[in-house]
Amino acid sequence: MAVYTEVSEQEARSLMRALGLGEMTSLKACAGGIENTNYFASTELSGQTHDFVLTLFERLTFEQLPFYLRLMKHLALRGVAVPEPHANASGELVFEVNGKPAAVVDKLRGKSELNPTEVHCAQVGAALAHMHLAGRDFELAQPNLHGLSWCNVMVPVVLPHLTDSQKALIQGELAYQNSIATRPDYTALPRGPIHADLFRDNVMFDTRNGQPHLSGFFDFYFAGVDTYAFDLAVCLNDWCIDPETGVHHAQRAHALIAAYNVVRPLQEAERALLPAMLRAGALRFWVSRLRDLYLPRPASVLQAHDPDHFERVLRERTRHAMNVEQMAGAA
Ligand SMILES: Nc1ncnc2c1ncn2[C@@H]1O[C@H](COP(=O)(O)OP(=O)(O)O)[C@@H](O)[C@H]1O
Ligand SMILES: N[C@@H](CCOP(=O)(O)O)C(=O)O
Repeated sequence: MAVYTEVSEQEARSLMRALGLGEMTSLKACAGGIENTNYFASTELSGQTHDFVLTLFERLTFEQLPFYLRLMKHLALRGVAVPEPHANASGELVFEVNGKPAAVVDKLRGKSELNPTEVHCAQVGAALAHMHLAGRDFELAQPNLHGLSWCNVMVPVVLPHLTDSQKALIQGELAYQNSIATRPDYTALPRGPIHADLFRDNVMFDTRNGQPHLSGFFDFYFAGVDTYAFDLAVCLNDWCIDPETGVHHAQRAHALIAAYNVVRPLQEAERALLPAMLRAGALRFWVSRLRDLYLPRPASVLQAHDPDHFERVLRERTRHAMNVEQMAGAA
């Protein structure tokens, strides 16, 4: 369970009252997650129960948070299935709890699907495309803080912990991504606010008419302005990969890309650069997992994700540089 900062019932109750969300009836520390402290809080308001998530941000600052929370609000108000953040009487979305910035958002129904089928992947592709379209008129801009510049800073930090073979892979990939970043076709790619971490554990599904139904996606705290193709690649690297081997899953990729394409048709340059973005996504998460493993922060309990997985994904993505058609089977 990732609880870095304890919150008392009294503190949570006062916050819920201040936000006009009713009288708190339960508060539970939330298992899962590695980045922030999360609690589930239920309240009663006008005889009805409401469920919220109280997040204390362990890494992000008061200055950085309005971008994420206002983006979530912006998307929620445009019908994208994301948790809506709640404001106080002054319209603020970020509060102070135990010296940490904090926010309260709606709790999504359902649970995450760790063994997705094509049905789940198609809904994720469509939801991501809806988010990209709905985010186009979002007024704030912040770069992806875990993009290539960050990789350039972090790779030298994790390098001393790697084997010679890993060093060669990570440095070679960084050089490749730096060369891609200077290309005119890359700089012209469509971009806007992206989720940048839309993994299986950040999407909830419930059941409607006996079928899986995406109830929403959350954890926007890696969001930033970057290319839509990178966001798509991050998804494909998680939803359409065998978790044991890192091997690409063509049917699921076809479902995800096809559904994305229906909502927001991919441009030719996005299709052409998707293989490079798949490598960029694998590099980014390999680096962050290496950092979490070798430079951990103090926590009550910490579950670091396995960096070797993304090393395998990166090796697979460099070995088999498929174009979109090959990637998606018969797309
Ligand atoms: N809005 C939400 N609705 C429902 N569950 C949520 C929501 N936000 C977080 N959770 C739950 O909390 C867990 C940890 O959240 P996450 O944002 O992944 O944490 P971290 O940022 O610490 O990695 C998730 O796996 C999920 O079960
Ligand atoms: N999705 C990332 C880790 C980010 O953690 P999250 O719990 O906030 O999604 C990874 O798998 O490395």
